[in-house]
Amino acid sequence: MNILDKIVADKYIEVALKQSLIPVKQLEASVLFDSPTTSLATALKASKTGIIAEHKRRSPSKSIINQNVNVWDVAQHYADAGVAGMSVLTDSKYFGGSLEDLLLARSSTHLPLLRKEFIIDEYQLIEAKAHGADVILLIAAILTRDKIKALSEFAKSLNLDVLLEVHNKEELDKSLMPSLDMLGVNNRNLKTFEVSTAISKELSEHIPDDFVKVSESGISSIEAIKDLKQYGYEGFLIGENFMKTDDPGSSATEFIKKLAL
Ligand SMILES: O=C(O)c1ccccc1NCC(=O)[C@H](O)[C@H](O)COP(=O)(O)O
Repeated sequence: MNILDKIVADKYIEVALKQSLIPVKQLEASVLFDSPTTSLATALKASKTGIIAEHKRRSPSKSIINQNVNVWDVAQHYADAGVAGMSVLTDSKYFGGSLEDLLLARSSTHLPLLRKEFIIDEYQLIEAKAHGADVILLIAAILTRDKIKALSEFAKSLNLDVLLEVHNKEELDKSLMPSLDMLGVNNRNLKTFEVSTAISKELSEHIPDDFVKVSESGISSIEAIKDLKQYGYEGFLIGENFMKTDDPGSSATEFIKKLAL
């Protein structure tokens, strides 16, 4: 079993348990559930930098990245830095995140917030909305086309933006549909952890123009972003490069200053 298979197998157990403990009605009673959302796709199109900065404590590929920062501060400082959106990892077992992190980020900033999760069930979309998300991630490698359709259409009915993530042409071909807002190419192979922006470049010509293109993972230089922009990318998801420092917000500020030069 590769790491992605393990994460997903655990996720099925976790979601079933949560469904038995926290009914949908309770989630729908949250004030945030009926609150308006902000589109990340629109923010990216208007943004000069296109940076989506991530809150990521640890990961299967890098182990501990940063256990010392406070998500509320990180969200404030990312917003001050001028990022277009923020991604919050909510998986606890493999990434040390939680839905509380999402809630804290929501209470700290008006930035569009992406719930970075391994979504396998509509229940997680209701959770996302109830905890302040504006955007959800769907990973093509772990979903069938029918499931992508059902989940993305349900997300749209909740006014959530949808970022669909692929890592190869096959995943892209099976996933294209009108209920997606953004097409993300993950530069990290989630099964082997190999990272290369070459895959973003390779797949760019196959992504129709109706979708905002996002390049995800392994981005740590201004040059990489300038290069990816030539291939039509308008969004750049960056986690470790900011989170590995003592002050992720300041790192994002410095990065964005250089990008603007
Ligand atoms: O980051 C991992 O090790 C990982 C392993 C298995 C599944 C997902 C994983 N990461 C999720 C992400 O896609 C990244 O957190 C995100 O794109 C930011 O990547 P980076 O800038 O390289 O931290």
